Amino acid sequence: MILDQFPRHPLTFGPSPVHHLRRLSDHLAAKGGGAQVWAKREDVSSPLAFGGNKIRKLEYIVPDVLASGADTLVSIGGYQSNHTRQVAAVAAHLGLKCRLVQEKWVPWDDPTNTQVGNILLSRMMGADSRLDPHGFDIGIRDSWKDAISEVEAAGGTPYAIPAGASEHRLGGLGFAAWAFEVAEQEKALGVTFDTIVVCTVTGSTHAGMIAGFAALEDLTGTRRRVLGIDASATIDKTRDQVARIARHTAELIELGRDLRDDEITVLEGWAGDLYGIPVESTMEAMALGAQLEAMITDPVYEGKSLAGLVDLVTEGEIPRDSNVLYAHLGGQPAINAYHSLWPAQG
Ligand SMILES: Cc1ncc(COP(=O)(O)O)c(CNC2(C(=O)O)CC2)c1O
Repeated sequence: MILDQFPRHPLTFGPSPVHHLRRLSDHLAAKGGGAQVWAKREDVSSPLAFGGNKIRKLEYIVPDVLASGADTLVSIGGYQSNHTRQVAAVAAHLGLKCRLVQEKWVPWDDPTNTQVGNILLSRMMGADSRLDPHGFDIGIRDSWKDAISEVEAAGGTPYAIPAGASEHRLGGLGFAAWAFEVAEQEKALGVTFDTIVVCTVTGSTHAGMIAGFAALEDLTGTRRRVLGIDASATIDKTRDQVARIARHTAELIELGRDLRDDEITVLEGWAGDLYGIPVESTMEAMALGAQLEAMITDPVYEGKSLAGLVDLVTEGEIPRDSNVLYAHLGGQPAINAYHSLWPAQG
């Protein structure tokens, strides 16, 4: 397989687990649904600091880091970025230094927002995490470029990892490989997933899946829908970024054809008005996952993608005879900064 030509530095325990969400499936069936819902859990697949989707991407970036001779990983995210925490974890794993730019991507004025959760973990792992007042944007940021220059000026050798590791030439490979992992797990489980639901923000998780499942379709004839649920609330920019990264990744894995428009689907309706701020559907979905399956999702990312899955299933956009695979990409550490959403009773 073409992907085997790309070196991978293992950072997980092995394939991320897949399990049936029976109680959630039954609950949604009673609400007009019928599809069987399963989850594939990137949040419990790595020994590195609570894992998540970026670990999967970094498996294909680390060989390039090591070949470059860099001594410092430099990346960027919001105050409660799961991505920067995972970069800090990989730096610790590799014995490298880590410089993180943490921008004010979310107008969430709880003072714990810069004290707990992901940013706390990054500090514990020795990252040089610097707060920056700039707001949210999934694109390339001057604050990140400045950090790279500062590391160089101080005599370091930086390795630049953009937000979410998405605008990195190898950023889509991890989830292209994820698609092939799913196909293997289907054989063992005796189930075929016709629909995958995934949270989309900087885009290379979703984009990699698009490329990987397109290659699988050409190899096996099995067509699967990958539905990205936007959580950026900047849908046009995210759609463009997903399409660009998907096409680039398809070229890398030598798909040999253009992606069809219907293979690139980013849905809006659950992001709310602002990235990082939960809405009613987010709160309801987090409650369903937690109370029916003890599956914890977060108010920034997975709560929004799970909300999308709930509506798509109960409204029949995902047919009753479907088997749906929910990609759980992590995100739980940030919940601590959102503790006020669950006030103590009484
Ligand atoms: C838990 C979780 N779920 C989904 C996503 C979206 O993934 P993509 O950025 O690859 O689209 C993130 C990303 N998080 C970013 C971060 O800085 O943490 C890159 C935005 C995520 O952390």
